[in-house]
Amino acid sequence: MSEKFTMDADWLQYHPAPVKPSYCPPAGAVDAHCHVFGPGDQFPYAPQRKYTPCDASKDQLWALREHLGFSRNVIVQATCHGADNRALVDALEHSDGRARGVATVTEDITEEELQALHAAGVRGVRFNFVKRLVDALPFDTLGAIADKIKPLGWHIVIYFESQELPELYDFFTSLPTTVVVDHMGRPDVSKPVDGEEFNLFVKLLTENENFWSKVSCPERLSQVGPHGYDDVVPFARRIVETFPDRVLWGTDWPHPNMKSHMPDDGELVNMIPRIAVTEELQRKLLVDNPMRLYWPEEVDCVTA
Ligand SMILES: O=C(O)/C=C(\CC(=O)C(=O)O)C(=O)O
Repeated sequence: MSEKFTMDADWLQYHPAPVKPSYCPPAGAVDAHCHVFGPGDQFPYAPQRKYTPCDASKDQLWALREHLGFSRNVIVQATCHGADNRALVDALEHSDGRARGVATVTEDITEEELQALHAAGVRGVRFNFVKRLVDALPFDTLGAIADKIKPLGWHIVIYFESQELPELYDFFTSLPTTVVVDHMGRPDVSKPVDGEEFNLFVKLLTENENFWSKVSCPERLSQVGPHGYDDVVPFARRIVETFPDRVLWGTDWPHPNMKSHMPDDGELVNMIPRIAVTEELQRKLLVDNPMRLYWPEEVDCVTA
């Protein structure tokens, strides 16, 4: 019999009816950070999870993609599914090639299992250091995983809170692949955008050209709230304008663990022209960069 799951009592469900964005993304735009959850009776949540979400299926994700005017998704394995990537793989295999994935794997994963994930559309692994979400693995174990996935041409997605960056910095820069940072390293946006804390994050990207950043999740970072998330805009703009070829954008649907409010995904899309202020920056952020990382075989090869 399939297991029944009840979402956490304080769980906020994703927005039931986001506005149609007034900002129209360029053709081929990619939502490069989103998740699928379950459905739990089909793809059970992991026993070691730190939260039980509401189900958020691939079909609901595809419907949102169309509503927002996007073409493709990058689905990131969330901790509630642990290293069981079945819900992710199922979504990728039913995406008509319009979704790629970032998985969570353990050190004992075999070459055959990695190849199967690759065939489904996985192109990276996620290392999560956020203490409320996971008991992080030792650096040696993560290093061994990095060495295993590198030959596949995969990258590593890292998720951490800004106050942890000083102690994680040397490990991060030792990673042998492209590294993508979730949500700008979660800056404390009450601190100055050119202050010591965010400057360390900018230094990480400046001195390590293999590092990329997602300029996502204003709803998690903002302290002023949903009427524009104004306090996050200067941080995202600084990253987009300093590293225009190494930034990605995503909705973070279905917005796990939001406690203060649930963002309207349409309004998140409407923020894009405030953080990428020219059409060229928008095209790089939404199309060129994610295509280069996740669908390189579809990027035109221009030879001199
Ligand atoms: O959706 C996100 O990126 C952020 C999350 C959830 C998450 O990453 C996870 O469960 O793996 C968070 O901050 O709670």
